[in-house]
Amino acid sequence: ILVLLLGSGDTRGPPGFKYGIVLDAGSSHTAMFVYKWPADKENDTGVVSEHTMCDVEGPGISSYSSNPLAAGTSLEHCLNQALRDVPKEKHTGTPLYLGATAGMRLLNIADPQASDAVLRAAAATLKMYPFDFRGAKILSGEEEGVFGWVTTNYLLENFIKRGWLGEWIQPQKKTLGAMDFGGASTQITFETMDTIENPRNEVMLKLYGQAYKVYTHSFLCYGRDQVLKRLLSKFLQAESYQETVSHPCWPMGYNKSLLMSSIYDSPCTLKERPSLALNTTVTLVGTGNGNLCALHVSKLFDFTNCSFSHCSFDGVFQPKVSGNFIAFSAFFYTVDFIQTVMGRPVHLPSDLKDAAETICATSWSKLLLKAPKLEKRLPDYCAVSTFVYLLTTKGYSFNNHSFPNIAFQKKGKPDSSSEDAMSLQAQLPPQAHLLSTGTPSCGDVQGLSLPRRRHFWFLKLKHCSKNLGSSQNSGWVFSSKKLSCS
Ligand SMILES: Nc1ccn([C@@H]2O[C@H](COP(=O)(O)OP(=O)(O)O)[C@@H](O)[C@H]2O)c(=O)n1
Ligand SMILES: [Ca+2]
Repeated sequence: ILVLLLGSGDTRGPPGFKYGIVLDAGSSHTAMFVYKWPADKENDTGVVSEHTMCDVEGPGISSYSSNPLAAGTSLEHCLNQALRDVPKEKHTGTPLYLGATAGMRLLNIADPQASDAVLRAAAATLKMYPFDFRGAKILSGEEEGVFGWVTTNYLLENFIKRGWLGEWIQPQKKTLGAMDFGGASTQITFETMDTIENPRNEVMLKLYGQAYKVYTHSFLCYGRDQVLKRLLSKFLQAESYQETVSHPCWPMGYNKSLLMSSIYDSPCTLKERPSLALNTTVTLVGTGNGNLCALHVSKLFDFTNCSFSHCSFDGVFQPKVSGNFIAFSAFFYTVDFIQTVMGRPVHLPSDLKDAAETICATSWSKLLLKAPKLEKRLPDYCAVSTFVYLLTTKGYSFNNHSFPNIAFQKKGKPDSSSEDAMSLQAQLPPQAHLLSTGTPSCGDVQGLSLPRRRHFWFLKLKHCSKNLGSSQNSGWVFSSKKLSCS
């Protein structure tokens, strides 16, 4: 996701290794990645030889709105690890970034001052370290979508690869679409030849001299956690905010009491927020009714209004999906649950639908027997599987023909159980490369990324810095419209 703009000065470091640190501040959690690659003083090419990562303890930084300083403190454990992972003499020359996604986009809507305070606190912590701090920023949904797409294709060497003689070649391969299902938003991004009727969904990319027309959209409030909140809110509304309410997506035998405020603390549920006191509790009773669950889940989408020739949902233009796709994050977690816990293959949309119905009809005690370790998320697989089914079929319009082109893959673990994922994994380069186009021309991108890591990458844009607009003073390149130079 994270794009790193290095000025020419950065490429002239002493020979040896170079390092970079990236913090992915997601809605549900923050992860830190430390990258290492040999710095070649000649042309700055080399193979990434090592990286480490660290999971920040506790929730995502957006959860610290009432105690922003703690957001900063939460990062210290991982940053202390980074002090050990990067040799001391390299500390000052090691760029450090923090990129926040939809959790912070939501907080920025709900309470911009709190969101600023959280970002400031995070930045203040990062600045206490000797690294070269380059900024802490909230990525836009489009940036998040496009960076996920570029990373996916970069890892698969779809843009450029090393030939036998060490030369860079353009493989002329088709690119892979990317679908990310996070905690607070979901993104779909793919290359298309069709007209993109809404310019907001069009991103022209020029990578390694090749132009790509990419469709992208990020649906805020359609991440897994926000979807679950919106569903709760729908059930409460359906039963006029009584003290006890049935939850058709939760399994029979599962009940839970929740504080109303935990449902209505988000802009995603603001519309249904009751005027009564939010510090009361409501008890939800699982009824395991798959049909009713699906009816409510489908009401989370607006499939009717569309001012374009075709929409996915909520009036958002989308061309016909084309080519192969990779679906990660909660797409993977959901399908992986269906395959490994429920023991069902997912090849066609009907497999997903049947699996969702089976999960919804399975009682809480039976589910617990199947997967005792997954207790925390177990009650929600019925709703989430149903959601993924509706999103991919009715929303994105995958059908029997195109659905099998989706590989559900967790980038981060090579020992995936999915066959498709395995074959995809096998295509990943054994090690990622620090790419160089030799003599980059305007708009060419030099990048560094790592396989088996979730969309994290550095991009180095040479000769373009002057043209890339407003945010470059922070060291970031965020050009959501056109990433090219004129
Ligand atoms: N093993 C896991 C890990 C996360 N998740 C959930 O998957 C969703 C997306 O996770 P993520 O790490 O991509 O989310 P962000 O923090 O990036 O928004 C969240 O709701 C997580 O709670 C899951 O279902 N199973
Ligand atoms: Ca994420």
